[in-house]
Amino acid sequence: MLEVVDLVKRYGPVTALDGFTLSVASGEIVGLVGHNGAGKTTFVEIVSNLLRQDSGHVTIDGKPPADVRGQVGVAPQHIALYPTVTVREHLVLFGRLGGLRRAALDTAIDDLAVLLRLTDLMDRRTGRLSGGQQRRIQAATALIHRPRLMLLDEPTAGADLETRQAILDVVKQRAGEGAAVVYTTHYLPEITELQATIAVARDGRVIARGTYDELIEGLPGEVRLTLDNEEEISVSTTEPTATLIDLLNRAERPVSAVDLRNPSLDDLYHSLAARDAS
Ligand SMILES: Nc1ncnc2c1ncn2[C@@H]1O[C@H](COP(=O)(O)OP(=O)(O)OP(=O)(O)O)[C@@H](O)[C@H]1O
Repeated sequence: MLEVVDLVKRYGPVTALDGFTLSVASGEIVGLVGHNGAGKTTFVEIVSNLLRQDSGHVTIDGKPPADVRGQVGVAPQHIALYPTVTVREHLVLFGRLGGLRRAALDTAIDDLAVLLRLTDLMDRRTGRLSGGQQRRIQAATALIHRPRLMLLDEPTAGADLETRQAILDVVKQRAGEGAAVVYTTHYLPEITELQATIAVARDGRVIARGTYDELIEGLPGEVRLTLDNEEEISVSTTEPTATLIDLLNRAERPVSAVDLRNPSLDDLYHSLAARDAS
């Protein structure tokens, strides 16, 4: 559905994208992850036709981004709403831009207001709303016209648990209906919740692509015991339960706390860096 091949984008001496290649199928959610500055936002801006690449190709259903504007929904990383405009007016505006009219527009607004818990906010100006409420509205503006491709750049940044869950639920629902989704995040639990495949960006290119099982399963997590004298024992392991039992059996003092940490995105980045260094 989305085909991105060998994108290059330079800002003066900075190479933001350096051969960025990624394919996303209809119904697939790709969790796009990577350190700050890896090029994720630049990629999103080019695919959403806000920025032009220096070289490389982007096609959405076989067409360039400029020809499919109504079929793409974008939630930029930074809140981009009109502060003096109400929530309902935003949804009307973005719905119309996406090609919805009359009854179809009204139904889309009502449905999304319920899903993203905006019903009580509809006549409020967005500039007066909380950060989490603005996040939900921003997501709604990206989804209102049921785009075939959704580009969501850290859509839950700064959101509370309820807002995060509402956004994740509607993204999953839309992917279930066949939308292709690129979901930029720094949180591994969001990727597991979305059952997304993973693309890891580094230095302007995708350096690893696969399922959760292929990339994360098998990486070491951490088991940490705190003894009653405050001493800490920490072990990196791929077998957390067996390691925990072993440590508990061997502990020479009473244990006051146990902490099991599953593999994180940082563990993935470290393992990819070690792979490339060897
Ligand atoms: N308008 C710009 N002018 C100059 N350099 C830029 C511009 N936009 C991005 N860059 C640079 O391009 C590189 C990629 O930035 P980008 O914002 O795409 O990364 P990112 O992966 O989205 O990072 P983050 O996780 O922090 O959002 C960085 O080195 C950044 O400083």
